[in-house]
Amino acid sequence: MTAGANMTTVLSVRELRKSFTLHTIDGRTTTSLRGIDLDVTAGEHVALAGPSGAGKSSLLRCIHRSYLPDSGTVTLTTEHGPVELTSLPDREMARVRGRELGYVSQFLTAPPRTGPWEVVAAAGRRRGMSRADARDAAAESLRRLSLDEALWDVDCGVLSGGERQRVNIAAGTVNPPRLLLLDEPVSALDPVNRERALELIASLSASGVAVLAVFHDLEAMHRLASRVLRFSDGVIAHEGTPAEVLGVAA
Ligand SMILES: Nc1ncnc2c1ncn2[C@@H]1O[C@H](COP(=O)(O)OP(=O)(O)OP(=O)(O)O)[C@@H](O)[C@H]1O
Repeated sequence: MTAGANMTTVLSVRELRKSFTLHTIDGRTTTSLRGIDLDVTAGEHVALAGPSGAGKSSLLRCIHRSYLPDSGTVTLTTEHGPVELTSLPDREMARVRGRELGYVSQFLTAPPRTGPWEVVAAAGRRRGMSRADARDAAAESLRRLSLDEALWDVDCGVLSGGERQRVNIAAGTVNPPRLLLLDEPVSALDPVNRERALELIASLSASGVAVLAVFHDLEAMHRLASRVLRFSDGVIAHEGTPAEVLGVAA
């Protein structure tokens, strides 16, 4: 990828607002995003920091449209040009999610009776790979994350938390999408597997993948992020390099 291509804006968020009405508590309203503006370019890794409840996951979910924002826009550059996601028809949104927008949370959601190899290969296929290439790429990815080969065909439901997270990371990164959203993707991993997963995530930047990530782990943010946004009560309160926003690494 050329330096020029690396400056391509992949994601553009404008004036994004989200609140929730708590119907079971007197219809009370809670606000999680109060007008977020954000641009992410190809190859950038932007980390979202800030205290619990500040709005980090809400932003990822609004971009992925698992939450529909109250107002504002989310524009993703796709193979067909810029697409505004908040007003996209559901069928188109499903296509964009499959091909261009990855979301890795702490939890794996896999269809029943489906094994890791199939889950990861299906993600590769949705991103345009042939069946054979997707199987090969999935195997490589699972191997890179050291998932025991004996587990590749077992129902994902029987995997441990750390094994599921590795399947989730493999599915999110195989034939990687243009924009990858990560919400505490390594929280259940032991140090050795965490290291492998972070190396894999770090390698995405060189292929031009834009990453927007939440890690409750200062070391990971220092190591991976090109930029850190500190959230506070639904706004971006501070933005800069990891050292500027988080302080100097220990
Ligand atoms: N589905 C929901 N229904 C009601 N309120 C919600 C919902 N999702 C988020 N919120 C509220 O929005 C606010 C922001 O939550 P969010 O999960 O975005 O915070 P966060 O910064 O990701 O926190 P954490 O670091 O603890 O994951 C919180 O007050 C939370 O209670």
